[in-house]
Amino acid sequence: MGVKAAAALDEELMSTGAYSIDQLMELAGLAVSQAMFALSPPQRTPNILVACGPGNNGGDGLVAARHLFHFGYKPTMYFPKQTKNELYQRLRIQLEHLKVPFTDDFVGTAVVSDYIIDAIFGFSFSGEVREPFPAVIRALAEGKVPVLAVDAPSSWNIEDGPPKDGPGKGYNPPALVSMTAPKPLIKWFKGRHFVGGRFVSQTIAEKYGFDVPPYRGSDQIVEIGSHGERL
Ligand SMILES: NC(=O)C1=CN([C@@H]2O[C@H](COP(=O)(O)OP(=O)(O)OC[C@H]3O[C@@H](n4cnc5c(N)ncnc54)[C@H](O)[C@@H]3O)[C@@H](O)[C@H]2O)[C@H](O)CC1
Ligand SMILES: [K+]
Repeated sequence: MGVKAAAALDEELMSTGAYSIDQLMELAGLAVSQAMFALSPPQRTPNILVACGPGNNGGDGLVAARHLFHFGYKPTMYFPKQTKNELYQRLRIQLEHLKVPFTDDFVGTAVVSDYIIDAIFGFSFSGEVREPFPAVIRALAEGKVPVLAVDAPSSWNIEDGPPKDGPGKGYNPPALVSMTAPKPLIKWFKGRHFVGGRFVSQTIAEKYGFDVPPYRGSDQIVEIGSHGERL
């Protein structure tokens, strides 16, 4: 599903589909937290650094962090571009009530973390990475800590994949959770791949040309192959 289709699908879910953005983001963030749990439980990797960008991808990260806390992880937030939007304020306050720390030092916190969640940019990323994110993307590309990327490895072009130069050069995270349906960039992805966003009807999926993922039981995620194939 390309950028235009992904944006149109979101619009449709929130207009004729009668969903609010809060609902979609809650389910998206829950899926991210379940993918993290499937990769590594809190007993093994308690310290999770959640990097959140200014848009809805970042919102998925804020929601995921709250669920991770309740699962027994110790999340730390990096959320340098906080919008005044009421939804983001509420998500931030919910984390503050749980005493989840916020840091300005991404690089320093990354080296003492067990896992990083990359919720910086999703399907609306375009162009060159702007401040303050180049150093963060560079640290993701060069760091040794495993990364779970939300919907896209941040700095990748949604259609054309990894950047050939700039801070994201060489960034290919070991895990990705695609939201609703994988984007074209998965052609270049090599790691473990989950799909989440369990709110799409058969009718909508058919309209946008993908299959509803084969979710099992109460799972909000299903693991698929790196390039979207069924395992
Ligand atoms: N249907 C679903 O599956 C849902 C997915 N969700 C998530 O929402 C994102 C898409 O969110 P959107 O707000 O459209 O955009 P992004 O978060 O990707 O980014 C926009 C944000 O980033 C800034 N920006 C863009 N390019 C750059 C750049 N080069 N440098 C710096 N900053 C940049 C831009 O200004 C905006 O502020 C999707 O991927 C899913 O993760 C929803 O949560 C629910 C439904
Ligand atoms: K991302």
